[in-house]
Amino acid sequence: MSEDFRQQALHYHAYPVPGKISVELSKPANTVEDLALAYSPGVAEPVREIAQNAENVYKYTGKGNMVAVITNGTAILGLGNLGPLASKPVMEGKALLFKRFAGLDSIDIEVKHRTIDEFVDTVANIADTFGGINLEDIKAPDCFEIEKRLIERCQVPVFHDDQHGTAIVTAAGMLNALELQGKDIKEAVIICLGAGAAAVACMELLIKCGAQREKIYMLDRKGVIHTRRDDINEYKQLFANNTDKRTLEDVIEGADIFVGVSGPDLLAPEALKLMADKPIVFACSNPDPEIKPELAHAVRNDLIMGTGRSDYPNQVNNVICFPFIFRGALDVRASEINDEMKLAAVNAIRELAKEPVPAEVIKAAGVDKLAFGPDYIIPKPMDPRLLPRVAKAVAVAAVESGVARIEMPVGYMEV
Ligand SMILES: NC(=O)C1=CN([C@@H]2O[C@H](COP(=O)(O)OP(=O)(O)OC[C@H]3O[C@@H](n4cnc5c(N)ncnc54)[C@H](OP(=O)(O)O)[C@@H]3O)[C@@H](O)[C@H]2O)C=CC1
Ligand SMILES: CC(=O)C(=O)O
Ligand SMILES: [Mg+2]
Repeated sequence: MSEDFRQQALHYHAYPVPGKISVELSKPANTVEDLALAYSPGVAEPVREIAQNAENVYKYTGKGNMVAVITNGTAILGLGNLGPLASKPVMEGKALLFKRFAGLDSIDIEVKHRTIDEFVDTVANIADTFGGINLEDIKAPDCFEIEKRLIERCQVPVFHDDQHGTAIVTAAGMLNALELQGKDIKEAVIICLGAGAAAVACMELLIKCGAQREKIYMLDRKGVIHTRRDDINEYKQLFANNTDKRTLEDVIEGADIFVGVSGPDLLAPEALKLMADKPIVFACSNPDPEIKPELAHAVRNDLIMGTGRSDYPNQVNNVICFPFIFRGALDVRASEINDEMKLAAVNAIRELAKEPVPAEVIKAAGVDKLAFGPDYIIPKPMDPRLLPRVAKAVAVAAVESGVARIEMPVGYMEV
């Protein structure tokens, strides 16, 4: 990152007021009459209504349009465990994206805790205040247990974005990239560098989309995860491969797909050269990918490449999912975000990339053209069609799979 860009980023966050989000009022509060309605005595009336019937909270408060972005700061992007406070700009960023792309109000909550129990108790005890809980940047393997326990305890949808948001976008982009490269997901040899939150969820969802578990090679800091290792947790165990291969260079030879959800600059151009013809590389680590696109394209001209960043083609980033999946889930008051809803999001995102792109999106992307192909396998986050398409597909899937608590609103997301 250049010094100039660093200064720009710091300036953006500091001015004209510190931070990226603020609270705004949705009702008038100017006159004595306004205040009598908003506060005492008028506020007592909705209080009584909600005390009589909890569902009235959706009628009289902002709960139904409010998502909490909650973290402990243990896996901030690819920067590692820098603690709750340092994670605040990222969490405010997620709140900004919820509002900008899906009109959802969102607040960031950074939790200091000693044990998993303490974190789970903290979140479970405040969950009813919100329409949904977006867990963010919590390291593996803690994230798996935390999410499972919160889903059991909370009445509102709980969704770990780094697992499922990333997996949904990766699957959507991957299915399109495979189609363009003329490859079948069932035959594809997949290398996954990283064995944490994003890695495990991405590979599980690719398997649901047709990938073969035994053709996946997952690696952590110690190398290939294989059946003779005795230092792997139960989640890595699911990907233990019965192989003598031990290093990235060993497994990448002849591979069709590389998914990087690990850290910066971990895929050397020499290793990329070893991949099969027409490879697909998703170097998703943020802010710095496993390999820079310019380095990758310098050694392969038959490649489809994605990164997590906004400033390269093919942004494989959970921003293309989380605002829209929560919009759909909240609008039918889904009790959870289940596999049917996740797969509906994959298909909606995937199919949108094949349609002609509106001029306003091309302009906002700062390019001359965008058309389904190697440099456009996935929609741009600012594509206004993502909201109606993904939210509707998700809401329909929630209703059809029986987790919606209200009927589909009449004319929902019709544009
Ligand atoms: N583009 C996107 O939308 C998203 C991208 N990401 C990116 O994915 C990365 C991981 O995030 P997340 O899964 O949440 O974090 P976790 O902490 O849960 O997992 C990190 C994983 O990366 C592995 N890893 C770290 N360094 C290396 C290395 N040098 N070689 C091999 N493996 C390594 C760790 O190995 P070990 O288990 O041995 O510690 C661990 O398995 C981050 O860079 C993040 O920015 C995450 C979510 C969304
Ligand atoms: C994009 C994101 O959520 C991450 O890199 O952690
Ligand atoms: Mg994240």
